Amino acid sequence: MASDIRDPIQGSKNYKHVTTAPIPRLEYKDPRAEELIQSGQPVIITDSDLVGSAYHWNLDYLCANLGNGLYTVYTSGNGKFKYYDEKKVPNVPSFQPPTSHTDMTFQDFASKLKRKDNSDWIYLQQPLNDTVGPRIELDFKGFNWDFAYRQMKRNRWGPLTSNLLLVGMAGVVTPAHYDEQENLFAQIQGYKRFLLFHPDQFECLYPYPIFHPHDRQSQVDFDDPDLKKFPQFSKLKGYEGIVGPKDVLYIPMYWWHQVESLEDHGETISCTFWFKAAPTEKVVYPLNAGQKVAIMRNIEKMIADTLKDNKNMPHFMRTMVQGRYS
Ligand SMILES: O=C(O)C(=O)[C@H]1CC[C@@H](C(=O)O)C1
Ligand SMILES: [Zn+2]
Repeated sequence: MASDIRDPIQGSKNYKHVTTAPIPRLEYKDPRAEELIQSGQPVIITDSDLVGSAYHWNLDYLCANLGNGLYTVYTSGNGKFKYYDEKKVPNVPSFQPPTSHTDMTFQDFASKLKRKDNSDWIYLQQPLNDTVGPRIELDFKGFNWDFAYRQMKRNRWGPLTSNLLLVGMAGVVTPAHYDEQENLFAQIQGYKRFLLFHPDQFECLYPYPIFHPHDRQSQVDFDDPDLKKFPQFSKLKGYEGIVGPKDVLYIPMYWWHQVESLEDHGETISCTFWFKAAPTEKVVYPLNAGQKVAIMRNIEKMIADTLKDNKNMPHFMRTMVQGRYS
């Protein structure tokens, strides 16, 4: 059988210290795919028609049909696009944003993308909204919403919050982080390598403090990990898979993920379906790893709000556990 880039045997960029197993890949028609979603496990669903009405999207088509709305385009000097929350920047006066962003028409973005003299890396990330042209609107309406809403209902997720359109240069990287929403990640063009880590790998990934602009992002640079500062990183275990056109990856809430657009396969086009968390009715013990992350976040938030000055957090947190819970 002709080998496909997405076969695990294609190998992947080996990060020293990071052990991965393949993310399960199951046919859209295979009932086990939805069973994995139901059990909160990541799965790559192949040959999906979730965004089947968008499989003809490419740069030229989007240029011709996205209309003249403005799109947020991020720029990075090193190809890494670590998300930061602008509302939290005042909490850390020394914070240096790793990327800049500007709004431009899709046409301007596409011509920047096509210009080979790009010294910068650029990444368009914009929720699809009502400024799109009529053909895109038709394509959007043609998504398999039955499948999306069936997952939402069956897994008791909260409402769909956004569909983020992602158009990235080959080689862009979204460093490891977790989100507080359920995500059906649909790949339309190009290939992306995903590294996924269970929420119980929290202690190996050292997220920034909750008041930091990089809240939810790992402090560890996978390309050059500081094992003195982050020793547990060397024990990191996770999953790896490559998504290509017609694949849909389910990223469960609180699962860490790092995303790389493969270098030699041109620009990538993706669309996410983010759903709010399921409402917690009755807490069932033992708590799962995601619930423990939620509890840690709530406690950290409460302490930060109570102490007011974030400079007091390190000493307070160390005092609370030092020599008592080691
Ligand atoms: O869908 C998510 O949860 C994300 O983190 C997206 C933000 C950038 C996207 C990428 O493919 O690089 C992934
Ligand atoms: Zn994410």
